[in-house]
Order: sequence, then C-alpha cells, then structure tokens
Amino acid sequence: MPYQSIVISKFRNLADQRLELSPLINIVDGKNGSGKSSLIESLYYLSVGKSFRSSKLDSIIEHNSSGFTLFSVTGDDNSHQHRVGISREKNKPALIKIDGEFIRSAIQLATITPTLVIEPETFDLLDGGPNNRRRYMDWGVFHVEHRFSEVWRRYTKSLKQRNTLLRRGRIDRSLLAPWDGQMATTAAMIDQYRNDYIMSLVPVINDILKSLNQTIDIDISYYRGWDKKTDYKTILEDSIERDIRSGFTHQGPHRADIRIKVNGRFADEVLSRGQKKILIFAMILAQGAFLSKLLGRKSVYLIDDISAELDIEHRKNVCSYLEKLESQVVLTVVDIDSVLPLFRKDTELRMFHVEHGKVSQVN
Ligand SMILES: Nc1ncnc2c1ncn2[C@@H]1O[C@H](COP(=O)(O)OP(=O)(O)OP(=O)(O)O)[C@@H](O)[C@H]1O
Repeated sequence: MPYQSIVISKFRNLADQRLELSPLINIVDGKNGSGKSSLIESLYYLSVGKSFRSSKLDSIIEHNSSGFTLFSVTGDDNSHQHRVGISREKNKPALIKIDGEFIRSAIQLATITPTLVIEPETFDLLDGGPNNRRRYMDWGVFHVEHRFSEVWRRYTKSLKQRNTLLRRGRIDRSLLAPWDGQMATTAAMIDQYRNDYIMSLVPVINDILKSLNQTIDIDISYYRGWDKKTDYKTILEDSIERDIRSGFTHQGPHRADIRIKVNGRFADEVLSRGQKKILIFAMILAQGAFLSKLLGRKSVYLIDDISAELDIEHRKNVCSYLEKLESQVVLTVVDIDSVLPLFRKDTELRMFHVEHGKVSQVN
C-alpha cells in the first residue's frame, strides 16, 4: 500500500512538515547533508518501527528535542486506508498506533506496507557478514509465510533459554531436553520456509537481471545453519560438550546463510564492484516482484542516492524497470538531472527538493 501522506516532527534534521506523495515515482533531490536520507529513513521507520541507519534513538531524535513523531496515511484508490502513528521519546517505550489502536509489537506495521530499501549499506549484502543475508532472506519469508514470525519467535525464545542454561556450565542435561525439542521442531519449519523462498526467488532474480540487460545468470546456495544430512536434534545432542564450553549454541537457523554464485563461482569473488551493485539491485527488486506475483501485494521501494551507486546505463535500466512496476518508489539524488531524463514524460512523477531539512514539492 503506498504512502499517501506523511507528517514528520523532530526526526533528525527534518523540519516539522507534511508531505503528499505520488503513488508511483517520487524523486527527492537536495545537496549533501540536506536531509534526503533522513526522509527515506523516516518512511522506513513508519514501515517497520526501526531505522536502517542506527539503533540509537538519541541519534534519530532531532538534537534539541526529547522525542520524535511520525504519522502516515497509506492506501490506494481500491484499498482500505491505514493510519499509522509512531511516537518515540527518550527513555520511554515506543508508542505505535494503527488506525487509532495501540499495538504491542512493531511486527504488525510491516504487514501494512512491505517496504524495500536500497541504501549504501545494502551493498554489503554479498561481501558483508551473514546477518545481512539472513535479514534479506527473512524479509521475504516473513511476507510470504504468515506463520514465520511466530515460529521464529518460538525458536529464538528457546535458543535464549538454552544458552542461559549452557552458560551455567555444569548442568543437568535433562533441563535442556524441552528446549532442544522445541528448537528442533521450529528449526525444521524455519528451514523449510527459507529453502522454499530462496528456491522460488532465484528464477525471479534471473528474470530481473535479464530485464536490466545483464547477461549473468545466478544461483543461490542456501545453508540452513547445520549439516544438511543430519537432523537438528542430533546436532544439538552431538555438540553439547562444545556448546557448554563456549556457553552458546553453535549451530541452527540463527547461523543460516546464502551464498550467491555466478556460473558456478561465488559472486563476491568474481564480479566487479559495478556488477555486484546491479546484482544487489536485482536481488532486492526480485523480492518485491515475487511478493506481487505470489500474493498480489505491492511493495514500496526506497532508494537512497541512486546516482552514487549506478552509472548512467545501469541507472537507465533500473529507472525503466521501476517505471513499469506501477508501485510506489521514492528515489533520492543530489542532482535531479541524473535521473529525471531517464523517465518517460507521461509517468506519474512527483518531484521534491530538500533544503536544510525542509522538503518542498517542485512543479
Ligand atoms: N538527530 C539529528 N538531529 C539533527 N540533525 C541531524 C540528526 N542526525 C543527523 N543530522 C544531520 O542531518 C543532516 C542531514 O543528513 P542526511 O544524511 O539526511 O543528508 P543527505 O541529504 O542524505 O546527505 P548526503 O547526500 O550527503 O547523503 C546532516 O547534516 C546530519 O548531520
């Protein structure tokens, strides 16, 4: 569901303001340090109740203020509207309302507006640690498999309990049994959801690579976090001595990873920097395409500083792809001329200019 309007107050350097967005393409330009990434971050915050830039609340709240608030109206002509409000005050719990009702978990936010973000750190997906890749995989699993968040919650709760017991050192092993049982059941489900998602996603990524005029064909090998031939309960039993020595559980879905291969070789080892970036664009765009194909749900795409990431040819391919999606896109650029000529004249496009945190619509 696209954002129709947002109201921002005391978020980073952004002035207190209300913005009306296009349901399709929105281009935001402004000098370095004007507030473009902060605007992308505020939209992302509204979609999941957290930032992609910082986990420290203090750095997000406007420096001279004690808290920020964000408010959005989402929906399109054919669908029901939703109103989301988030208020964060220093040293206080988050207050989140959907349609006037307080909610306890920010997870509910993510179901309203599936939001994909491409910002400088997204490009760590291939070369960075497995956390990024698990987050990538689980964004999709969360949206296509409604049981995932509950199963994941049960798994992590049992993992935490097991690790607490392991840290006690000399333990009565019978105390571990219920947690091991719970972990084995939930791990098998998580493994199945992730494996199914990745297998379905690979052809979509390859189709998108083709539509971005790329000749590479990729494959993804999924590692579930423990040996593929052994059931998880046996793994937990066999690794108990090592787990006790270290005080934590070495193997399991919390250690899952994906490795991306191009012509049988690992992408992070053979692709150029530019090729990696376009591959990462394709991987993110594929998540939205797959969700739309499977469940008819459209995602919102937030893309920060596209011109810094892609050369003109790749930018043109990505912009043409985005234009055909008929989804909401918010793109930021330093120089509007680096993207504006790449869109068709008849595209429903809205332009904004940011200066010292004030975002103004440009005619
Ligand atoms: N909590 C905060 N309160 C006030 N100002 C902040 C806060 N956090 C960051 N800033 C400032 O907000 C400004 C805008 O930052 P932002 O990253 O949004 O800029 P940008 O337009 O994306 O810049 P660039 O093009 O360089 O990426 C910066 O000058 C930054 O120092």
